[in-house]
Amino acid sequence: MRSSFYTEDTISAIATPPGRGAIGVIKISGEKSLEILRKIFKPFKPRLSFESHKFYYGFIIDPETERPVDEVLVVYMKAPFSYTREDVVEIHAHSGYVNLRKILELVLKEGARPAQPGEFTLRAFLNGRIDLAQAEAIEEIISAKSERALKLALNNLSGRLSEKINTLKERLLYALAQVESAIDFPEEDLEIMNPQELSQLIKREIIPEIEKLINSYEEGKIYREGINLVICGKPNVGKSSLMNALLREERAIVTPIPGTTRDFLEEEAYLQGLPVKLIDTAGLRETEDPVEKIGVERAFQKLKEADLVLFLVDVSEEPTMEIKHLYQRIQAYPHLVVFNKIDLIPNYLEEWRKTFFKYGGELIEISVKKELNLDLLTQRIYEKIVSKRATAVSEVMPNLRQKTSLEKAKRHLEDALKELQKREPLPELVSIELRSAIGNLSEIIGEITTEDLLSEIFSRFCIGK
Ligand SMILES: Nc1nc2c(c(=O)[nH]1)N(C=O)[C@@H](CNc1ccc(C(=O)N[C@@H](CCC(=O)O)C(=O)O)cc1)CN2
Ligand SMILES: Nc1nc2c(ncn2[C@@H]2O[C@H](COP(=O)(O)OP(=O)(O)OP(=O)(O)O)[C@@H](O)[C@H]2O)c(=O)[nH]1
Ligand SMILES: [Mg+2]
Repeated sequence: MRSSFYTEDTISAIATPPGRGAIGVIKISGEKSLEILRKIFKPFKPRLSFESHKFYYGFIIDPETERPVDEVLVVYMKAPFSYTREDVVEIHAHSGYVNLRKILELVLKEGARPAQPGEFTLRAFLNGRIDLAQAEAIEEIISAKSERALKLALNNLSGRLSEKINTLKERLLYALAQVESAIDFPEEDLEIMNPQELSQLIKREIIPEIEKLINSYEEGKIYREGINLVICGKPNVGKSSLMNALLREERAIVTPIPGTTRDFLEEEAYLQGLPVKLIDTAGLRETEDPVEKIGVERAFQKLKEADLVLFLVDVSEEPTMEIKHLYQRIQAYPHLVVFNKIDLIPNYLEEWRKTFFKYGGELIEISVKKELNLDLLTQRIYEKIVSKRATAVSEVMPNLRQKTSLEKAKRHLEDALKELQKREPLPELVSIELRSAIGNLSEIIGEITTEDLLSEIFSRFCIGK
């Protein structure tokens, strides 16, 4: 790969997070790693050489003053058998920002330069130890918000996604070779490029595989990023109570006074391992109060961001036209109707049921106060979110960047198909589309990249990764 990224110099960074901890790690990568180590490390048992992948105990010494700085363990990993494929040294020191900073300064003084965010992983990529999809998986492991997201990221790191992409690419390259020989030897045209066969290959085998990957993006996304769950309804129906119950924390103010919540509240929670942003909103009603009015507007605004809306009603009260009208607005969004306060005298329950059965909304009956059916509610939320997205059961899931490339590849293949299905397909046109599709697949694993793209991807990493 051509790149003007400079990998000749030796880089270093503190690899552990700031804050209190037991130990802290300083990473060094590049040709000068061992030379720097020799200058600032005094092994407990004097020695002349360091074996690769072995821990050595000793002291970091300031070479100028010869004073000990810290008691440490160090490890040297000889190129190419290291994270970056370069010579790597790690200093495992006592934690503490001031201490680590001081050791890093010594390392820099001896000839390393500070590493950029993600630069160690960038080198692992540039030196060919991992491909781009695997590099992205490393960042996804660090930011995983759920067990499932972690598992998917580990699958990608192990190269499962890359393998699929490579298989697709190889098949397209085979198809391309046929098409291009038809261009080179036009007199043998149909013998070499059989348009029907090629169409079948693209239509039956390649496009469906690509579609499966595209579809699995959605499921991956909910585990990676979580979903927005908006709780809405008339004032006093128990929205804030439900928010607190789902959070298992008295976060929102709850009172018997309608109009208690004036502005929306957002909190992160996990429902059955699914990362969820819970949003409690102001009770929806016509109001003259200028503050409450803004709160109501914001609540309507939040509905637009919702992956799922919980429309709460208080079934101890009589159904009104106003609520029915309100529900008609909510129906535009993916939602669940939640009957709350079923612990109270059920005078109106039947009437409520009839009303909502007529609208065909999905119903669930709960009591936040008596903790009735709350697990069932969580279950239904989960099913609604996951079953809606999980169109393909797949163990590899592309991220947004990768999905975008897959979509482009699919479009080019569809254009190739259109040409192939003509009476006299032009191999030149088919070839252009196949080449573009192959290019899109190559982008995913980073065989084709731009510096901007790499900078964009690796700047999301933390320093020291
Ligand atoms: N102390 C420490 N822990 C760490 C890391 C690290 O850099 N340092 N890692 C950093 O993210 C992760 C582990 N990832 C790694 C991946 C590859 C290699 C590596 O040295 N690969 C060599 C094989 C080594 C051998 O011969 O045994 C290779 O692929 O050639 C090291 C760490 C998590 N834990
Ligand atoms: N009996 C009974 N009371 C409930 C239940 N859920 C909530 N409440 C009560 O209903 C009242 C209103 O609850 P909130 O959670 O503040 O209602 P809200 O929808 O957030 O109200 P606003 O913020 O004003 O829109 C409080 O007195 C709660 O204790 C329930 O399941 N049963
Ligand atoms: Mg409230």
